[in-house]
Amino acid sequence: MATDLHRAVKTVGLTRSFDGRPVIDRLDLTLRHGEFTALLGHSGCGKSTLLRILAGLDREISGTVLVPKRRAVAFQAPRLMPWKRVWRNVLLGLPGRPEREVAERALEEVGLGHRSGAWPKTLSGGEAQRASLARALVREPDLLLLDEPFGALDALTRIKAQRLVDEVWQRRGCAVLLVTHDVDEALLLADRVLVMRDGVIAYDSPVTLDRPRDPGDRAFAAHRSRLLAELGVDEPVRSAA
Ligand SMILES: Nc1ncnc2c1ncn2[C@@H]1O[C@H](COP(=O)(O)OP(=O)(O)OP(=O)(O)O)[C@@H](O)[C@H]1O
Repeated sequence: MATDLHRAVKTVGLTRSFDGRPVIDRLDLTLRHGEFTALLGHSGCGKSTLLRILAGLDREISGTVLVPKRRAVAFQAPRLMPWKRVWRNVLLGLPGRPEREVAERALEEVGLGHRSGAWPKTLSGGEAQRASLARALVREPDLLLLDEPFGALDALTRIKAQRLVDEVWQRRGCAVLLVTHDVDEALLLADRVLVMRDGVIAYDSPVTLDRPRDPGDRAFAAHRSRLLAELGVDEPVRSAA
């Protein structure tokens, strides 16, 4: 971890091009320790590319990227190895020879302790996603990168998964960067929302709503309107009845 105690991530002039076209174009970004940040933006604007760079999965960049050593990523698809039991999936890639108990503690944290010995194909979509989160948490991350982790879940499972991420974040106090297309999800969970456009962070705003948050209240609606306007999306007309 770098010397600055107040930030978990810093990029300066970060650029990533594909076929000569910059998708990320001299992007400057600082994320503070323990901050929950949501990243939005139109499809193809470079959100996943940025996340992959911060995760260390893409190094074809120019500019500066400072990130904590302890970082972990979970994707929309849980990416579990079908030939390994759940607990072995959780430990995958960890250095040393960690005990099953280490995996089980992380699985318990996400409410999946009872499925530790199961095969991935026997898990529901929500369970597989929680296993994927356990695999991230077992790394004790200072920075947790989440790329649309709830995107493929049904509405009810999604609400439960959002609550779980909220609890984990509150308990662990790690910085979280969540990529999402869902404005309400961003405003439910995050301290800060970013919108990416033309390769840079075009909008950066704190979310000044008390927790727990209620999508039905007026302050939430005001935040939603601002963010939708920033994204260039018209709000649905709400009936007064
Ligand atoms: N490996 C690659 N080779 C070529 N082009 C790529 C590659 N990865 C991403 N791109 C391009 O970079 C741009 C940004 O992609 P990225 O996946 O980061 O967008 P995104 O904002 O995450 O999109 P979505 O919201 O649809 O997931 C897109 O135009 C995409 O086609």
